[in-house]
Amino acid sequence: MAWRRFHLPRQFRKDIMASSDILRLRINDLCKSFATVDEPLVVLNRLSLELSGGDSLAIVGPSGSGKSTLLQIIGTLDRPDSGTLIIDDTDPFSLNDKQLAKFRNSNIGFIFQDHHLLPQLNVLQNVLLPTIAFGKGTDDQVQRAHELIESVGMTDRINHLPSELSGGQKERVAIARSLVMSPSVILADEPTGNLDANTAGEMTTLLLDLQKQFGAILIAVTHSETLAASMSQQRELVGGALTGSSTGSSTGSSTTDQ
Ligand SMILES: Nc1ncnc2c1ncn2[C@@H]1O[C@H](COP(=O)(O)OP(=O)(O)OP(=O)(O)O)[C@@H](O)[C@H]1O
Repeated sequence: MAWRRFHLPRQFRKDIMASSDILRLRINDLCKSFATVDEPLVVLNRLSLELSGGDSLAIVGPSGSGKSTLLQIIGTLDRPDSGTLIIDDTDPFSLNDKQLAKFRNSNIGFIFQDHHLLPQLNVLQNVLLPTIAFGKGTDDQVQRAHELIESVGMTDRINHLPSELSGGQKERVAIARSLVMSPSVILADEPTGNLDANTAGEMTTLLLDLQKQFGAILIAVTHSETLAASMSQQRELVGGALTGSSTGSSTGSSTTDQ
């Protein structure tokens, strides 16, 4: 299915350009352990990382190394035992639960391997979901949802339910939904894991193209070497920290692991 290059409406472009000047994600000395019947299982051990708007980072590593745990913490869905996470000058873990939920909704877009589309909602309603989480979506947001759906090539399926879509089409909807709030950070957990090689390649191109236009930070956990190679940086999570150096970053951001 063809998709059209998405051009942001003027008012969104202005907002994003203004905010991308200061967009930063900083993680310092993050630690996370889980209790077990024996001693605590240390999953993240003084992990540090710094990214800027426009960066895309692939996190790879063996099964059980803590990739999803790290993504959950960056997504503010779980809390670290110690260490700091700063997104756009905000420490989300200093917020109360209601403020944190609003912060997450406004600043972080999620893409999951199994898409997490609500089965009873059509394509447009699924894309609009983040806009109605804390009230009624604005006209601008509805317009934006239509633009995004067009950009991912799903306008002719706008009234279809997820059960009527292929895996690749569901992925397109999930990408559109992740961007509808103009997030600072897009988090993707195995975004191409359930797709065939051709569709995975198309989705990777689409996601990276939109992420760059938005000036957002993209962090993807993946076992796919192809997806990892497409990102501006690749880091491996081993022994609770990110190893390896940044490669090919065009934005000059740095990583600062211990
Ligand atoms: N809520 C939890 N309670 C206890 N242990 C947990 C919990 N969540 C994760 N773990 C453990 O933490 C470790 C890291 O898990 P995580 O899911 O982050 O790894 P991963 O690198 O994403 O693995 P995979 O590539 O297989 O998805 C694993 O040993 C896992 O069993």
